[in-house]
Amino acid sequence: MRIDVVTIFPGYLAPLREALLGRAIAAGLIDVRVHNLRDWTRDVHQAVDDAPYGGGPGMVMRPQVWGEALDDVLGDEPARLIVPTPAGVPFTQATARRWKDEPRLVFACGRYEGIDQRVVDEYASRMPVEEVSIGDYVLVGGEVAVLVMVEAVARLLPGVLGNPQSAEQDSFSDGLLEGPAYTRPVVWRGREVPAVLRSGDHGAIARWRRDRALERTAKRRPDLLAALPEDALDQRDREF
Ligand SMILES: O=C(OCc1ccccc1)c1cn[nH]c1
Repeated sequence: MRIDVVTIFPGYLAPLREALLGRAIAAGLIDVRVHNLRDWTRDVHQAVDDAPYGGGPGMVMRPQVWGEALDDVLGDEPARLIVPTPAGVPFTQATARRWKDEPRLVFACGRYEGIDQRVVDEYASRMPVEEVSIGDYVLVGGEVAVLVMVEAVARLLPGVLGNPQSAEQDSFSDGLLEGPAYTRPVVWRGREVPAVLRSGDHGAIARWRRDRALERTAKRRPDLLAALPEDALDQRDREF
């Protein structure tokens, strides 16, 4: 997979070069290129924003600069353009699973009040464009959202994670939150690991884990429980 990121703060994407992701990039599993939007400005002040039509607070990112940058970065290689914004469609594990087979993702990082809408409209006429939110809060720019999304997608790519099993069994893969996890020592500050986990009874362990996942999901994310398909919960599950 090739990933391009266009931003006025390229340094914000440095963490992509670290650790697991850094190794995947070094191994050529992912080709990540970060571009500075200001390289496509023509004025001495390298202006990328201007006052909003219709008034109101803040500034809007100018369409011309984005158009020149995206035309250049996109070239002729087809891609999916992703624009992080609080006003976007929620990014979920399902989104990450959908994107993991894409040959190329291009991320446009907005700042200020966002990017002139005509940029999205223009590129949506010739390629898939998604305005996506990573959560209901407002960041200063899209860069952190890109770090989140790139990590969520990259970890699903073959070879990126040491243990592919964990990608499949992580939270949300069965629609429930992950339950509690434990490791050595068996007693820590007087707190003991639940005995069932050390029983060797794999049926009981699986049942206990599902019960904890149901309990946690019912308590923290009743919306996920409600969204489960009809046949996902058996009679016993419904006790939570
Ligand atoms: O703040 C975000 O993106 C940066 C951004 C983009 C456009 C205008 C303002 C801020 C964001 C929050 N959830 N998902 C994305």
